Amino acid sequence: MPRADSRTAPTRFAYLGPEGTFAEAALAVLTSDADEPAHVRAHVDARPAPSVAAALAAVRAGDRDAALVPLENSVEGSVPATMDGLVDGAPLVITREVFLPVAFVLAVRPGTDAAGVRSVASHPHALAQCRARVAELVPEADVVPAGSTADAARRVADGEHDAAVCAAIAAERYGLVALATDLADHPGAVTRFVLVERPGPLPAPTGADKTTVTAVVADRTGALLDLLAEFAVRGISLTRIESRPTRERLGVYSFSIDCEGHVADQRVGDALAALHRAADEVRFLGSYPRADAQAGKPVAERVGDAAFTAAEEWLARVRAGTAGQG
Ligand SMILES: O=C(O)C(=O)C[C@]1(C(=O)O)C=C[C@@H](O)C=C1
Repeated sequence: MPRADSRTAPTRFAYLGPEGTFAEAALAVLTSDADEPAHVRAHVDARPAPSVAAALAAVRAGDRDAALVPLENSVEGSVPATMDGLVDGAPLVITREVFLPVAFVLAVRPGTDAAGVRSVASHPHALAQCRARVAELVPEADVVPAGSTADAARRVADGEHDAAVCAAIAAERYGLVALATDLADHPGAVTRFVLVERPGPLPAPTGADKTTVTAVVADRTGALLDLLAEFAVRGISLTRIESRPTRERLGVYSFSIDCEGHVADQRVGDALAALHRAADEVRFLGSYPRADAQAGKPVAERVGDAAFTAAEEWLARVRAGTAGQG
């Protein structure tokens, strides 16, 4: 998918590190895309960050052009550190998305057998995806959270833990061997990563886009229905919606929404403007090309851009006193 926007393509990237994470693999998919500008492919400067928060902070501070961070997983759901990191602090926008199939191994130092594994470390999302298999393979082991799957592998290599749930590539990178492969309880898991940049010119509409927005609504009857109605009446399909606590008080939620279309599309822009009226707080988190390049659900004629243009022209005529019908 070509990067069809007018902003300068980023070359200085941050990703959830250390080397060997799925985030690094996802970044490699994105930057090796044959459609990326040659100068990006030639000058990729990718630097690992110790956490999602640190990767986003490096972009906010201008030390990095863009961060590649996990947003959601097909088995375990959203990644809270990313969800919250995008809404706390200075505005950031998503400019690309990447879907990466994830498969895990149980990595140990050479010579360790299952009986010798007393602790298993990994990213909480990875541990959650392999819970049953890990319990079956090493039932006595303590399960310990790590900053990432590769961080866990590095800690095993350092002798801090006995096993890591990580990518095969991380096991290799840190001199470990796989005690078991295909560890996931649900094979075929996919993680969705997003590239996040400081606000600037938006990626140009491609005809197969997604828009991400968060909206905070107060605790009142029908508030969520009001938000959803703004999309439904304009024929806009949502591809994800979930609530996160605002962390201010119980009962006030932030809804994180992905919808089909680009803010430059009349119906999507109109829906976001209506959301601004309906919600207490709205944060635009980007319009960007869909990784699958699928055009999404067909748009009904009555909510197509042509219908909006015709309606605006009609209203202008009414206001000018030149027509009342059309
Ligand atoms: O730890 C990594 O390797 C990551 O890139 C993070 C992450 C996640 O946050 O979900 C990414 C994919 C896997 O689902 C497990 C961990």
